[in-house]
Amino acid sequence: MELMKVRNYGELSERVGEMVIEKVNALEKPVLGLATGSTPEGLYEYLINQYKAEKVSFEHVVTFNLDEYVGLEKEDINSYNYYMNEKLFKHIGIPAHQTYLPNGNALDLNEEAINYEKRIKQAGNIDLQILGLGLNGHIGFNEPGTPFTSRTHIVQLDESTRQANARFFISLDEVPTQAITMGIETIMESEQIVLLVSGEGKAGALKRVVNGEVSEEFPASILQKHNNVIIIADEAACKLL
Ligand SMILES: O=P(O)(O)OC[C@H]1O[C@](O)(CO)[C@@H](O)[C@@H]1O
Repeated sequence: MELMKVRNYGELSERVGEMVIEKVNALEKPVLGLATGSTPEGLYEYLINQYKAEKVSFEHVVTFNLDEYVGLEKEDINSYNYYMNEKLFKHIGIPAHQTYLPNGNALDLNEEAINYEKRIKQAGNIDLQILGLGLNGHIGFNEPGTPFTSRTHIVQLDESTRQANARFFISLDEVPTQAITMGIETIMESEQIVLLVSGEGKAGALKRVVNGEVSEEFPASILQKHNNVIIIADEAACKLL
């Protein structure tokens, strides 16, 4: 695991942005794994600016998002579908049929999970997976206790995760109780993983990722076992290292 310490959030976004563009420019059909949440927003802004400056084309890029809430319409402003369209896809000329998110409104969610796995395999697996870090160590929506052998599946969201995400909703009651997420094994099959960690609030979680015991009780600790992981973290997040 490599730790790249940067000064602040702006620098974090730029560093990961450069890595994404390098990957996109190097491969014929790059497959990116994308994340939502606050942390990757700066990365997406950076990519939009580079696209506008004609430094990169997303014409041949395929993307797979980590997760989606269960029960929200695609157009719901809190769905990850909406987030990705607004914050990235509609600005970068990527063909819509090359951007995948799990369908949290599928009639048969278990079948959707199996199909999502198939689509990733058909695309040739993920070349570069972007991850954020939950305060409880979740990656994607894989909450503490999720087996390391999990594939894409339906999860019951932790109360702490619902509370952390309530800031985007009118009230806590509106936050869905379930989500569909890539599994930990699915994530670990990515060729390369970049974990983004910003802010003092994540310092304790980052310490456990880097120095803690590898345990299903702290899902992100599994990254210690991957042979191509880069953590990009700002000074505030590195405070306890
Ligand atoms: O970047 P944030 O907003 O701190 O979120 C961290 C993680 O939590 C989630 O938002 C889910 O709760 C993930 O999508 C994200 O990776």
